[in-house]
Amino acid sequence: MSAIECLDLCKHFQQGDSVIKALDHLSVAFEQGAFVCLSGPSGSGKTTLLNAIGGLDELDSGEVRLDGQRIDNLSKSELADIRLHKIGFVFQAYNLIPVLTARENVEFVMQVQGIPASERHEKANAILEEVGLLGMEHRLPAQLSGGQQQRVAVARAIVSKPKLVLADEPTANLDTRSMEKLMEQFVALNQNHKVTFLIATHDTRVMAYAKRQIKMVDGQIVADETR
Ligand SMILES: Nc1ncnc2c1ncn2[C@@H]1O[C@H](COP(=O)(O)OP(=O)(O)OP(=O)(O)O)[C@@H](O)[C@H]1O
Repeated sequence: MSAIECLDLCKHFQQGDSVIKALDHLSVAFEQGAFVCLSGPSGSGKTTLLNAIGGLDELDSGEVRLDGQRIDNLSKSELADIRLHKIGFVFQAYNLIPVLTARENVEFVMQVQGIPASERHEKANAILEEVGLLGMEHRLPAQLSGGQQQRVAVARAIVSKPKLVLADEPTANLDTRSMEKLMEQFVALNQNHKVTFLIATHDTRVMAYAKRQIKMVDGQIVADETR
């Protein structure tokens, strides 16, 4: 059994008179501990695929299974529970909460998970130090640069060591050194804790880290290479 199984996924969008096939009968499976980059031209369906796997968007047809459990037909609250406990998101749309400090943003998910305050503080401080934000934990997002905000978002996604991290253009705002640090963290989590990473990216620097590279065009997989 694969950790993630996608079977014959279809997702269409109506745009004016035309129908866009964001996912066109796409099937793919990922093992636990996979480290995958999704590439492909803008509009090829990368984000739509991550959304489907993360239970963020309804499909027209097809099945998504996480650890053998079908998730595409679950209720909103069942999906929220799976997201909370199994998946870390590094998505632009999941941006930081502006009224919370960097540390509070990182602690937010742990708070919802019911982790006690002292443990939350300890874990949040440790992960903020790891992503190079020590001393900035009391700043609000608006007081941080784009790249620093991105690192807070990454810290929040990985602090609870989810089984799966879904990342959509995680290095979009990062200079080379910050990109390398981020990818090294991803690789360490992947190697030491067998966290699965699915990363949609246009960044060839990021693709160099992938163990498996999938290329999408028009909602289909056109290349799938494992190194
Ligand atoms: N909510 C929506 N309404 C209408 N069309 C949509 C919607 N979401 C996605 N699409 C369309 O579906 C197609 C796939 O979009 P998607 O965002 O998955 O592509 P992508 O490969 O992630 O692109 P990018 O690299 O630019 O992020 C695109 O043509 C997009 O315009």
